[in-house]
Amino acid sequence: MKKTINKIVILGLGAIGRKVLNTLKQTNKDNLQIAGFDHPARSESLSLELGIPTFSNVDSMLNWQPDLVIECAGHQVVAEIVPPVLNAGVDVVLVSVGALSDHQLFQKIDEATQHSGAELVLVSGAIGGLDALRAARSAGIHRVTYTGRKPPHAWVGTPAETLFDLNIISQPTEIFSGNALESAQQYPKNANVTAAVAMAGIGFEKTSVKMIADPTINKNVHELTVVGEFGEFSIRLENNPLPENPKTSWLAALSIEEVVKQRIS
Ligand SMILES: NC(=O)C1=CN([C@@H]2O[C@H](COP(=O)(O)OP(=O)(O)OC[C@H]3O[C@@H](n4cnc5c(N)ncnc54)[C@H](OP(=O)(O)O)[C@@H]3O)[C@@H](O)[C@H]2O)C=CC1
Ligand SMILES: O=C([O-])CC(=O)C(=O)O
Repeated sequence: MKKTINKIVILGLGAIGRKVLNTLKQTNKDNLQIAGFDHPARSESLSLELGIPTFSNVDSMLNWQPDLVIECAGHQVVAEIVPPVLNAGVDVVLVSVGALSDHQLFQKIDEATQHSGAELVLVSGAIGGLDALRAARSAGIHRVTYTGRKPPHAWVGTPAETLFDLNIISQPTEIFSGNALESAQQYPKNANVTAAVAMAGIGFEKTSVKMIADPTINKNVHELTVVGEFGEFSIRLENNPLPENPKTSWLAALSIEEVVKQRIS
């Protein structure tokens, strides 16, 4: 039976969180109440700025009795806040899916959903083609390769910064080559898509990943090639980044909005 959703908390009021908040405010659903969650130091000012109640502590958030929590805050929040939310029986929509590359956390979250019956919904985020990848799986998949390209400034604050001078890169430069386990863990703000691909396909270790700092583009480009018994497919997305965060594609926010709109309609 479909659950009634009247109260939603958005975890993380950054680029994605604000975008999702604005869209949800414009839905015409009666009685919809939205609250936010961010760091204690700015929770109050965010409440005034955005015109919503905000929390910075899990117990007060759960006392508000949300029907749905939308995570758009990052891996640390998935590790620390999502398990108690699920344990309390509250459904979670998760965009920082790369956090699930941590096997212990994956198990903890799995146990929480089984214990409470709460649902964890993983969104497709900035990538597409996951339905085809999942469908192809049962016939056998030979190879999954992902290549991600972003402009150099989108790699600021990542390990790429210690390997290259991102300010002077003048041609497309490979900053990472490895598997999806390594990419998801080393690039928690840029490689959640590789975890989504891994979980829909042949797993973290077998999914090949390349990431490129590309000064010739102003979009976040994701290319996925899958070869298997079914045949093969390639998909390429050229995503516009969100103005507030060049690392993040607008499509990631849209994928959350689509899932949430379906659940509240
Ligand atoms: N699946 C996908 O395709 C994609 C997934 N993502 C995921 O979504 C996340 C959010 O993206 P985006 O909105 O662009 O990122 P932003 O950095 O713009 O926003 C994240 C917000 O969450 C806050 N936050 C972080 N940790 C905590 C915490 N422990 N408690 C309270 N608030 C916290 C941040 O504050 P502060 O920065 O000050 O810590 C910030 O306000 C990314 O980190 C990434 O994991 C992003 C893009 C695509
Ligand atoms: O938004 C994107 O293009 C991809 C991204 O940051 C991620 O997967 O973490």
